[in-house]
Amino acid sequence: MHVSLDEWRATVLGLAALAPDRTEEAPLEGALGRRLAEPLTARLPAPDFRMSAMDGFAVSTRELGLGEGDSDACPAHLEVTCDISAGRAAVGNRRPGTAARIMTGGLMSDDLDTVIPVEFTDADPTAAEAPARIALTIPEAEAAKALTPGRHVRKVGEEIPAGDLLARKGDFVTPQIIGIALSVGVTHVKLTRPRKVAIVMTGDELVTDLQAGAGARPGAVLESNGPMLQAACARLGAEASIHHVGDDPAELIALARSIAPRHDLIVTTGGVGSGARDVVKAAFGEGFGDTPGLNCSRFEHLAMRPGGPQGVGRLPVDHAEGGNTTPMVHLPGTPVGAFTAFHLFIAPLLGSPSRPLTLPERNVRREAQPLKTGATVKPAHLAIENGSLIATECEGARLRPFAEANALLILEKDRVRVLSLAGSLRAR
Ligand SMILES: Nc1nc2c(c(=O)[nH]1)N[C@H]1C(S)=C(S)[C@@H](COP(=O)(O)OP(=O)(O)OC[C@H]3O[C@@H](n4cnc5c(N)ncnc54)[C@H](O)[C@@H]3O)O[C@H]1N2
Ligand code: MOO
Repeated sequence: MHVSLDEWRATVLGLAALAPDRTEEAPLEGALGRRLAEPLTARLPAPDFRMSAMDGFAVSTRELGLGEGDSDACPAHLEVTCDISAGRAAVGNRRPGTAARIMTGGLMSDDLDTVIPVEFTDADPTAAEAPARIALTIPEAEAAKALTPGRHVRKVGEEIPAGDLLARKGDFVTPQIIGIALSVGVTHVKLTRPRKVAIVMTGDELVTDLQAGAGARPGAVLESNGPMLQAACARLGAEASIHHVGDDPAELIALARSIAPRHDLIVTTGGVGSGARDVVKAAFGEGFGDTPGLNCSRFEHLAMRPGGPQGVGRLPVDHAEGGNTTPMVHLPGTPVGAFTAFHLFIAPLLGSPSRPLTLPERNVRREAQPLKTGATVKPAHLAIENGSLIATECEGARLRPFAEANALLILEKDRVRVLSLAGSLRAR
């Protein structure tokens, strides 16, 4: 019986669990794409003083003798005795019963409670000096609201109260989190140190040099998994190094042992099939022929296509910071198998917020069929169409259709799920 995709996901999360995160305090600027090691809360309220939400004229409804909804008592003219700009000291001492010209973002002193937008007056909005007197031209429809206390005034903390939870532990820092946090006085945050991933490509046939690949050696294949998976790691805030070995198990074991102490996770690609030269299986499984393997990884053929052959284990090694094993995940060598398996099994280890979400069949456009017992995984494009989230399978063979994909479709007999590649589709 082949192992199911979900069983394998749980197995990898358990067996290849990473060492606890290490953290560091760092400035928010430059933290884009990194993960928060603790919840982010507002240090200051936003706004942190009462301010005008409009360019216009601030008044005290109490001084004008206006009660709630008292539009009939609204004066036709107002004297202007003060001028307030954002971030500057007020010019002039406002006399009771008169207005202050005020700009959006200008500080409202305690005596002022309402702002009349400049459009509702005869004042020239761009005049350098405040006018001495204005006529009110409040439209009928606005009359009841225009002079009620609090109109067009932003209260302290109305956007964000002090102490408000802005982002959770484990969230990725986004451009908007940077903006929100800086606006409430948070300049430094606790971040998890980027995970260090080693990507080891196996195979004598692989070449990184275009000249060598273009027929210089029979059967040479251009290497693409390394930089592809390195980029996928970077999307999740992890730093990946790339390594190559040929089809010699002893060489692979030596390489893995030498890099393991410096890495949180080793990912291998290739060498997990059923053939005579499957170097990863030979090195970390039970060995091959007379060559004993380390027997530290488990290999299965999943009930899934592509990406059927998979492995996971822990390499015995002494770490400088403690711990005596390094987790390893073994992906198939085919670029499409490696890519899909990375998103299904390794992204959750690295803290990806994406989860496979069930989609109603009517929201899915597809040609592909599920395996009789197991999952078919296909590239798909997720988009909102007529107000619904629709997943459309991308057409083409192997890795090609992934060029326009932003999601994976997981097709099974009785359900269809979708996993966002952008890393942000979460169930609510
Ligand atoms: N008799 C069977 N044969 C195969 C089975 C099976 O069940 N029985 N499964 C097939 C499936 S499915 C897959 S997937 C592959 C798994 O093979 P490996 O993981 O051992 O991968 P390789 O043989 O090393 O490579 C496969 C293919 O991909 C190319 N490749 C490998 N690494 C890279 C790289 N870094 N960049 C670009 N391309 C790469 C490699 O040259 C091969 O063409 O086994 C099937 N066979
Ligand atoms: O499992 Mo493989 O070729 O279908 O990636």
